[in-house]
Amino acid sequence: MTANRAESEGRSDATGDSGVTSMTEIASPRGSPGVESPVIQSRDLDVFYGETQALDGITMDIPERRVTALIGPSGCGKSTFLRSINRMNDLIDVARVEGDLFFHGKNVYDDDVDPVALRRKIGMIFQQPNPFPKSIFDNVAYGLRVQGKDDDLEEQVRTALERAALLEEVEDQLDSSGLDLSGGQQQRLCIARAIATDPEVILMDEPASALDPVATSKIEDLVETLAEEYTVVIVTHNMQQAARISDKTAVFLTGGELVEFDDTTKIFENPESQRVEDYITGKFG
Ligand SMILES: Nc1ncnc2c1ncn2[C@@H]1O[C@H](COP(=O)(O)OP(=O)(O)OP(=O)(O)O)[C@@H](O)[C@H]1O
Repeated sequence: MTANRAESEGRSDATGDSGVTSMTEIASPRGSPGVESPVIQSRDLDVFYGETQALDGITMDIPERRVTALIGPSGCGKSTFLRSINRMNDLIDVARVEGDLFFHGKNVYDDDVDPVALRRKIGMIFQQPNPFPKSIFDNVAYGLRVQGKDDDLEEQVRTALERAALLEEVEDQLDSSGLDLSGGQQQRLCIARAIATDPEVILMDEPASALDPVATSKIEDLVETLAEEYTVVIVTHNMQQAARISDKTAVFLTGGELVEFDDTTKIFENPESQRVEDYITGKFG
């Protein structure tokens, strides 16, 4: 279905090296109203783990340079959807994807897409900060060195640390281990590492859930700033956090269904769906 649909929609699959760099439009009538510059578009996306269906027919457009929050009760498929965007589910043996997931109009599940190159464009931040057991400098420089982008390395590392709102706190200790930083600093170091290689999209899977309130607040401020340059998609269990920092909110409910996707203010103030209202007001979940 995937390739045929792409052809029938008349999309160009011309791409750069990574296979994910073309900018074409999906001529689908069923996108998300109100999303004018979608970077990521899922169409009827199903994900299975063996016999278990984790996502059921997800169709959604994710806007460029905005924060999109994914919320919903435990087990409803938020992380699965996030991982399907940069093909992290490929690393799970039993995971199987059906339907389409487009990045700039190119289906990321096409055979000619290199998942490693895709993940350079679509970086990921996890719940637990996971710096390498290396210096702060080497953590941020790692991806740049791997890609051979090591001209002006020091400048690039400092810029990434600054964008991740960490430079001021660590500029005198760039040779110290990243593991010696606090949890919140480690998470910002991971964000610096992710943005050093200049991705377009940053996926965040509950990035503040292991942090104290002060560190959480710094991450929240940072997420809003990052959206000036990057497209951010964030999974959070914390509805207040979603309401504070996101522009769009997608509500997933049990069964891996996307029940409502809209402007965050609309979702929290006047949702269309009774089930969403019940979830938002704490009647379940
Ligand atoms: N690696 C896996 N193998 C098998 N089943 C999995 C795997 N990962 C997730 N699942 C199942 O897929 C469904 C969706 O899980 P997922 O982690 O995406 O939900 P979630 O909404 O992110 O949950 P939480 O909020 O608890 O993190 C659940 O039923 C879960 O048990």
